[in-house]
Amino acid sequence: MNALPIVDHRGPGTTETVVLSARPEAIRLSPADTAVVVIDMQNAYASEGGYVDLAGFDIAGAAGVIGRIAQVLQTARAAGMPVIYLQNGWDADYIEAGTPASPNWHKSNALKTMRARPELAGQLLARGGWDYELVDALAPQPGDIRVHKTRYSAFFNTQLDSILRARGIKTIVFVGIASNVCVESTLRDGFHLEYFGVMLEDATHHLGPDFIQQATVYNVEKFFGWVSTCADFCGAVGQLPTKEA
Ligand SMILES: C/C(=C/NC(N)=O)C(=O)O
Repeated sequence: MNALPIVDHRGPGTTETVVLSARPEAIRLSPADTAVVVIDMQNAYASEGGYVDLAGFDIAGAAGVIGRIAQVLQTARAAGMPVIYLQNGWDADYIEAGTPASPNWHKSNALKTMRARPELAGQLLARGGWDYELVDALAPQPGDIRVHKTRYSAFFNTQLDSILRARGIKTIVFVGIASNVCVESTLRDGFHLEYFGVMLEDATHHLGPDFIQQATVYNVEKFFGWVSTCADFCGAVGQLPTKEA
């Protein structure tokens, strides 16, 4: 009798797992079903002279976050975990931003800043411009995936859900800016789509007063997912066998 091939949808590395210290409970991770999602680490959100800096938010914490995210991504790639970058913004003509019929037109601080300062028109969060680009220190590596988004949640009107499901991903490790806007929006939507969301709190930065970061951490820990740190992630995932690039 011919031996028929076995369909195995779980992919390589399924049996390799580590336990990540997290709050409110530790969580088991496998590179076979975990991805790191990097939210909007663009000049707009993390560089001096970028959109949120020009809009008056404090981005002093961004530099440290960039360095810690770089370590997380290096560790994830070595373990064979997919790395998915989100980039927030719109086309150069701002068609995707919407008209006054969209709440985005009224609430987006990038659009408001450009309306208040016409000399910035066309510069903030426009695809093709410096503001939209990822910060140099976090340049994507071969095999990483980039996804464009036009609203705060990375699941809304994007391919993210398909990309994750096509790889059998169940757990998403979140890093990026801003904790209380696009990170939290995406983690919440992920929860409703049955993803396990883990936020690395020191690889995120908030927009607004410090209590805002605490509020997001509280929400994630209590209601929507798990909270861990870069050191715990790198310590745990760094124990996994290194995959070929
Ligand atoms: C306020 C804001 C946040 N974005 C983010 N990446 O969290 C924006 O895009 O205007």
